[in-house]
Amino acid sequence: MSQAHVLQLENVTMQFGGVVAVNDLSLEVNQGEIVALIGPNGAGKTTAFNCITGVYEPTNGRISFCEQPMVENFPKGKMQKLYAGENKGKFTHTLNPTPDKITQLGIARTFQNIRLFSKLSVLDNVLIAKHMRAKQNVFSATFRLNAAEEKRMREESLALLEEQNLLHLKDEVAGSLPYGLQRHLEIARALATQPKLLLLDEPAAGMNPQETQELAQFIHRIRDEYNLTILIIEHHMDLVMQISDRIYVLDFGKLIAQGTPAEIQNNPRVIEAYLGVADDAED
Ligand SMILES: Nc1ncnc2c1ncn2[C@@H]1O[C@H](COP(=O)(O)OP(=O)(O)OP(=O)(O)O)[C@@H](O)[C@H]1O
Repeated sequence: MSQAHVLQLENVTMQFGGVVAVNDLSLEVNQGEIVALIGPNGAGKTTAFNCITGVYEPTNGRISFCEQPMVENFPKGKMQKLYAGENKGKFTHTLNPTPDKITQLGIARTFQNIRLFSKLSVLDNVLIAKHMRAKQNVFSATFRLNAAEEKRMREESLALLEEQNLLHLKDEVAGSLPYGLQRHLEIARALATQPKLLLLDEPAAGMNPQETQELAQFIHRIRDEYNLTILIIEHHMDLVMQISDRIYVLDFGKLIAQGTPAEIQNNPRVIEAYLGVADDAED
C-alpha cells in the first residue's frame, strides 16, 4: 500500500433497513489530491461523507485515515440477516469514533445546506471551530477555556479571517451575510480545525457561473496554501472537470467508474447514469 493515502475506503456499505445507500464502496484519496465523488441524486454521495465523518456507522467495511484504520464495522444483530451488501465476513472489528473525534484527527467538512451558527458573529463561528479541534465536545469547547488558550485561539482565528479576506466582516452576524460569503465562511470555519483532509459537500450549490469559477480558483488556492487533500461532492460538472485530479462515480450506491476527468467524460456507463438527469448535472 502506498504511503500517500490520506483517505481509504474499503468495501464500505451503508444499509438503512432494506435500503443499501452505499454498496461496497472502495476508494482512495492521496496526499494533495483533489478528488471528486459524483453521481445522480440519491446515488449515496452524502451518505459516504456521513460514514467518513462519523455521522453514520457504516454497516460493513473499513475507513482508514493516514494509513490508520479509523472506522470499521460488520453486520451485527438484526442486520446479520437483513444485510444485502457484499463482503459479509471480511471485517471483524468495530471502530466507531464520534464526529468530534474525527475532527480532532484532522478531517473537516462542509455541508450541502450551509450550517453556520447563523446568529453568532463571523469571528465566533471560526472560534468555535477552533475550540472543537482542541476540546472533547461542544460543552467544554464553549465553556472551559483558560485565558492564554482563548487568546491564542482568538489570534489564530483573526489571522485565518485575514488570510481569507474576511477580517472586515468579523463582527457581522453570520446569517446576515450574502449566500456566497456564507459558503466562504463555512470553508474558513472548516480550515480553522487545521484539517489534513477537507470534505466539501456541493460547495457550488446555488452559485452563479462567475462565483463557481471563483470557487474553482479558491479550492486550488486553499489546497496549496493549507497543504490540504480534498474530497468534493459536486453536481456542477464544469467545476468537477476543472479542479479534479481524479473522479469516482456512484450510481445507486455502487461505484460505476473511476478515472481522470477526460476518462470520466467519455465513459459510456457514466453518460448512461446521467441520462434523464442531465439538466441537474449541468446547471
Ligand atoms: N438516514 C437515512 N435513512 C434512510 N435512507 C437514507 C438515509 N440517508 C440517506 N438515505 C437514502 O440513501 C440513498 C442515498 O442518499 P444520499 O443523500 O447519500 O444521496 P446523494 O448521492 O448524496 O444525493 P444528492 O445528490 O441528491 O444529495 C437515498 O436513497 C436516500 O433516500
